[in-house]
Amino acid sequence: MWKTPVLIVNFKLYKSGVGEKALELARILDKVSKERGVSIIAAVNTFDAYRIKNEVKIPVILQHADAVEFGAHTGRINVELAREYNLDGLLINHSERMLKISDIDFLIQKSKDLNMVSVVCANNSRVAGALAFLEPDFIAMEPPELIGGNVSVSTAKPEAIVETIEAVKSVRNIPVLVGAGIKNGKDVRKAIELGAEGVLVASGVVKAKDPEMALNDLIGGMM
Ligand SMILES: O=C(CO)COP(=O)(O)O
Repeated sequence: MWKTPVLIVNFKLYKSGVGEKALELARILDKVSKERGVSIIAAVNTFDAYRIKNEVKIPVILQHADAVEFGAHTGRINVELAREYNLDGLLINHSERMLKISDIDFLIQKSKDLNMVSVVCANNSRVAGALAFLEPDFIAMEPPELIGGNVSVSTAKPEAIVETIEAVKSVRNIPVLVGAGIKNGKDVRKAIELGAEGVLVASGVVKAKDPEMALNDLIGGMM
């Protein structure tokens, strides 16, 4: 398991987060993680995952996997395959890739069986509390309406962070991450002060003019 606080960078399908650019960005994450001694995790698309995994030391996770075993499934990817390519874990149920509860359960259990880290996303505190019963390694709460914007979850919805932590911890002691609109160290610090054990960031790093500078600013809020 990763040392907290953690910073997960979700590359999504941004043009600046795929192909050569993804590799370049992953190398920056790797460098900053080493320099600053903090856990940075790259959540990358399936095409780029294998190559990136072979080029960096930081954990590399998939943004999604399907709840299927090996077999007759067209256009799908499963957890076993991610394991075979040495990936470290999975984002599960991101609000841009929501799943039904039985699939979320399948993916968490499969990750456990294969020693991979599961980060399950929730769109609000109630869902986060419910997902705690499935015992993922991390729960990440991201209000969908704030994703990709310039107002962070820590600024717009501090109460949602507190409620999420309460809801999750009343079920099980699972670390809670938060994300959406996080752009700088101040946003991160506030989230951590409210009890979050890390953050998820996408556009603030992937679309930044200078991703290294953006990362160093974000990490300032974790220290
Ligand atoms: O969805 C997110 C991370 O998974 C957050 O996205 P933004 O950082 O762009 O708001």
